[in-house]
Amino acid sequence: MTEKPRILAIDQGTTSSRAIVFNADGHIVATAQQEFRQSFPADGWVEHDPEEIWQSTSEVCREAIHAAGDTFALAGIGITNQRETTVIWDRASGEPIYPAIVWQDRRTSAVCRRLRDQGQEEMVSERTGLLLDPYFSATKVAWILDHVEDARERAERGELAFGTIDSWLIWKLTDGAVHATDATNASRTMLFNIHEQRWDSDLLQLFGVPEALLPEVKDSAADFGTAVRGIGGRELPIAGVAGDQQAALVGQACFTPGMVKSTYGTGCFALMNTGEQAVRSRNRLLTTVGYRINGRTTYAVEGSIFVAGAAVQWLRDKLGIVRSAAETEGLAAGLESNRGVYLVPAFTGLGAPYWDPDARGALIGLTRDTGRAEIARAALEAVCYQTRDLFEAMADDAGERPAALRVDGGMVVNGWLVQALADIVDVSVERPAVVETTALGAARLAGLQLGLFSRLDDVADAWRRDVACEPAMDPRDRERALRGWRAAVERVRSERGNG
Ligand SMILES: Nc1ncnc2c1ncn2[C@@H]1O[C@H](COP(=O)(O)OP(=O)(O)O)[C@@H](O)[C@H]1O
Ligand SMILES: O=P(O)(O)OC[C@H](O)CO
Repeated sequence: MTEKPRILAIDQGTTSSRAIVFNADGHIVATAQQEFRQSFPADGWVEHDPEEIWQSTSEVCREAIHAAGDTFALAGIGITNQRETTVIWDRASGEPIYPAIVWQDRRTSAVCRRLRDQGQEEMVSERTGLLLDPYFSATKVAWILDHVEDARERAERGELAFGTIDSWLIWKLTDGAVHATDATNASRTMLFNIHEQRWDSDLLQLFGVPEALLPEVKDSAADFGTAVRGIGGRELPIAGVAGDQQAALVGQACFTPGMVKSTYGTGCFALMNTGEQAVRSRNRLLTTVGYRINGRTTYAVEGSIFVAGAAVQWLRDKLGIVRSAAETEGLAAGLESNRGVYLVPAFTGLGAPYWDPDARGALIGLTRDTGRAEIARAALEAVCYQTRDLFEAMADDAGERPAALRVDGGMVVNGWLVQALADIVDVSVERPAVVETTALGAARLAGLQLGLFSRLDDVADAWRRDVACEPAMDPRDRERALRGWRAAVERVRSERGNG
């Protein structure tokens, strides 16, 4: 019997590059991962070396293909990536003119503040669904053009190319033949009009970005050219591309308006499908492209929590109160309540719905009895309270409470956390059998383009649940806990918080 075709999914993340070979049923056949260097050249700056991103990506691709045992059954490639991170390269030599400026980088804060003060945020938000924040690519692109000698002139002459990491990888894989991105990645640049699905000339002018730099914007399931380099001498079509959080929405099969997925890694990103309507959030959530297939755009609202698993890393690496992240589970489960202890992990400010860059973290409610168990539990509970904040914001924007929350990411191996999410958010929480939903989403998009699936419904039918948790907390206890959380958040907020 000939094997059904497989897909190679590339998941190029903030801290590591991964490649996963999936079979047509969405099961993992082989996987490879490599971390790469993070540079922090100045306060608030975060950079990556684009060549290292490419090298690590091509190495994990070759490793995963090798580990899968054969290459003949591979039908194509899906790419998913850390979003917003900005690369500019020379079209002739293929060499980056500056390191990649990472989404976390805050160097353009002052530019954003100035544009906000000039009253530009309403126009930018209305067209892009985003907020005037250094998080997004536009001001990073302008920064590179203004700080690298001759860059602006070369960009205007069409000698340079800009791309988010998907575009950079497509360019490298196709050996410079294709300069393209997909609509989900474009929607994170702050240069893309999400309603008209095109680069917006007013935004290009506002941010000082020449049009000649920009990639072609395609559907998320489309022909992105043929990979001819970096995958061990074979040629494969690149057929699916999406930003990592949108890819997770697809991998979690959240195809109906009101369906929500939440990914718990270093940070947490929750997206709710809003269908063909670009819903403008009343709660300072972002409006973004969920996916674009056959020219039809499905939108989503998105909320981000900057610190989720990172708080657990902090317990381990800075406080030293756990030896491993997994230890938090037993510690939290060993207590009958949080004993009034709250951690607000605003280490880098608070994200949605507060958007308070100057808030800082706090541990509140300590007594002589407080020990490492209370602190570990508070770190896990903080993830739940923040998810509840996002969920309520989404429910308000949608006009009704979503029926369930589909979760994934490195933290959800923690069974206590998954039940606590159900208890505190007060909703059914579902964990899928394949928790690598980001890579799976990229594989599904490629599978659609290559005819492994004919419709999204087929992808939805293939989604399998592993664990479902129902809320089991006494509503009075929940209310008490939420009151404690809100009081703790109030104590850390700065005057500049605008949420
Ligand atoms: N059992 C666990 N309980 C709580 N947190 C965990 C557990 N296992 C891993 N984590 C956290 O999950 C995060 C890793 O998840 P992952 O999805 O790999 O992150 P990313 O893709 O952002 O690098 C880490 O921050 C780690 O602290
Ligand atoms: O690389 P991750 O998984 O931390 O995701 C980063 C996001 O895409 C940033 O918007």
